[in-house]
Amino acid sequence: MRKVIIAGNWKMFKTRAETLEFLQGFLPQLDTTPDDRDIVLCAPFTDLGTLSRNLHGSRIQIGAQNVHWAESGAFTGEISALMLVEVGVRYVVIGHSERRQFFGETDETVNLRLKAAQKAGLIPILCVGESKQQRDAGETEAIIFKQLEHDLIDVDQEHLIIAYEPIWAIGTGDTCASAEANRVIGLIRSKLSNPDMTIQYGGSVKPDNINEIMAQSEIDGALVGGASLDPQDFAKLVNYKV
Ligand SMILES: O=C[C@H](O)COP(=O)(O)O
Repeated sequence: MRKVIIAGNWKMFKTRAETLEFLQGFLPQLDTTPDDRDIVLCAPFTDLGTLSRNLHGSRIQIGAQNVHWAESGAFTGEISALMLVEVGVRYVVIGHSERRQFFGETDETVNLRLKAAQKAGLIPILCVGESKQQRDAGETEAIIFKQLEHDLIDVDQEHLIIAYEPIWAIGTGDTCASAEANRVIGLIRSKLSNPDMTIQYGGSVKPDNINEIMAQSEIDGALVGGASLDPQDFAKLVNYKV
């Protein structure tokens, strides 16, 4: 049985005060959320301690948005897996397209981060996906297979989540058609040694399309940016119905 995970990726949004305000609005709405799904909030580093202190005993699990591969060292501005574990982090987003695009992330560094995260007991959420130009050129499958081939070298597929995030659908309102997302995720699954891996879809997931996305046979959850920032919207997402 594949685990369903709805994860919010707050990106570089929310101060400590805003995080507390979010929880105040969101937590009461979890009372009726079915327990067949896990909920994760991937927050900026500065919010992780606040989440940890305020979510103790809650069903929400905490995620970070990046991690360095070294255990410690002279790496100004970086954070280690152990530091994340220590503040109660369980998941970490790795290889998000924004990191690949703006911060020089490569398949090689993604692979290093994945292995370091797993070694410390974190569950990585590995993001893969194609750009608009690559899709238009008919390269979607080739690009994703290349990412998987390099990113997953010596990575434990039992403790891993993959998020398929077509870059052109991120933050654009231009959601990938759910049948197409299902097709690509099916292809991703066919390349894995663990066919029961949770594979999420990400890219303009909103309250008005979550039910259709979650009704797809290959899709095991969502990685949500914009709509995870609002407590009412995120509550609607975690309360999806199929
Ligand atoms: O990690 C989340 C994705 O980048 C999706 O962002 P979005 O829901 O704002 O399109």
